[in-house]
Amino acid sequence: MRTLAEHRAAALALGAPLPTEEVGLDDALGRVLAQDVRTADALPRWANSAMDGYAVHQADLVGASAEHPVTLWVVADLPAGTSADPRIDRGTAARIMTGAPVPSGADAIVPVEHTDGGTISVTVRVEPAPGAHVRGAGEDAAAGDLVVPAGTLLGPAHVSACASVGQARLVVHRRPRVAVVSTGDELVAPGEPLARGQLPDSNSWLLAAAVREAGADAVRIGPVGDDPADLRALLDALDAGTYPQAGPVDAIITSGGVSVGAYDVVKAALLDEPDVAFVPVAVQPGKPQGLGRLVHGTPVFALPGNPVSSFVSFELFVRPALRRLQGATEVERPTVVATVDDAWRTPPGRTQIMPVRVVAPADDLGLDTAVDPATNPRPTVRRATPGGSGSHLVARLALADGLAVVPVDVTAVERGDLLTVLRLR
Ligand SMILES: Nc1nc2c(c(=O)[nH]1)N[C@H]1C(S)=C(S)[C@@H](COP(=O)(O)OP(=O)(O)OC[C@H]3O[C@@H](n4cnc5c(N)ncnc54)[C@H](O)[C@@H]3O)O[C@H]1N2
Ligand code: MOO
Repeated sequence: MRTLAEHRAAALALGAPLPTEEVGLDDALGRVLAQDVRTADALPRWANSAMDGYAVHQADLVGASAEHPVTLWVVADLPAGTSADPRIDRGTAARIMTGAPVPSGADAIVPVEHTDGGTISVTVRVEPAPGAHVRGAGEDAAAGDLVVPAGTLLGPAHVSACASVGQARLVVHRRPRVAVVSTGDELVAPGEPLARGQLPDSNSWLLAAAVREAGADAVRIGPVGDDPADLRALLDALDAGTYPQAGPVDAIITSGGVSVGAYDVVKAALLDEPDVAFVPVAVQPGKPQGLGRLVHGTPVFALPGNPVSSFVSFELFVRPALRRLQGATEVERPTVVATVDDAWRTPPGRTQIMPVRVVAPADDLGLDTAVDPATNPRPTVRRATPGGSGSHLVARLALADGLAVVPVDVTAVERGDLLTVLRLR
């Protein structure tokens, strides 16, 4: 049996970052940056005001107070966006709005609340500290600084950082296109009438959605039947890029037909493929796995058909590989250490992946409460369903918001244990 880590490494090794293309900022969210984005200028580009108020010489206001206010002539009015740099002599001030460049002579801003708000002259009731409310040039970044590195999965703040340095177009990796093929004679389309023994195909929907959530495009095919020759022809066409509904694809995911049954169609179809191996992996669920490349080089992930097994296999083996195809530096889900408020037995010799739900988030303590390192707040989790890790529990899988990892040498999880949880949302 392969260890979980060995199979994860083999799956990850199938994906090299895809070629790049250029996109505008509107299309950048969720893409992976393929260039370093630097700022040509210092940010902010010039010293500017953090407050609506008055730009002053701080020395003019030493000792100013409500009892001893100081009056200055107002010699300019500076809205945000102005290019003016008026001379502010001693004894004078400029009215200034938030974001407007601070005139060269001034060295502090007095917020309007501490004045009479005058426009000819202004009476000031406080002594500002030197530099008060002045945002210095280069406080955010110096000219030439790296703002967003290559390999970053772009979120809203990254897009905004690129916009703020004037980078309107970005070089990103191409979005992977992934074929999802579900197999099994017993499967029918959702909503179709069911004869005894039949069930709706849910895995192709599960996996296509998971592919899309992972930042790739999915082409959902199936369900296809248990004839190995038919499936082989389909996979060959996908690999050659000639399957009409799909065109060229960067990876293929199949579900079902990989264990030791008499009709295990994926295994039968790919048995003579030199670069595809069917191996048991020491993980529960998700033990039977097929993995490799077809003759034209397309990576294929042959996942077990049990719905929870398919989902767990996608998370453990496929998602990181798709992230790598996208060029991401960080390919893993975020994890958190959680306290277990539950107890269950686990199979010896296999890492168990248990769908869990958070029953008490760590931030129940309150976002406005200081973290006490002594109590070390952690989320609390239970099994998503008392049925636990049963790999057929397709409806209850939807209750899970995390996958807890029970190490290979553990045979029972007890209340109060700490487990690493892959966070699904
Ligand atoms: N004798 C043994 N039997 C099994 C073993 C074993 O080691 N020895 N392993 C078990 C494990 S573990 C798993 S996991 C499954 C994997 O089997 P397959 O990948 O061959 O999956 P199927 O037999 O095709 O299907 C299993 C199960 O899942 C349902 N299914 C399949 N596809 C879908 C779909 N698209 N949507 C919804 N449900 C689906 C299918 O109807 C079966 O109930 O093998 C065990 N057996
Ligand atoms: O490994 Mo199977 O995936 O236990 O259900």
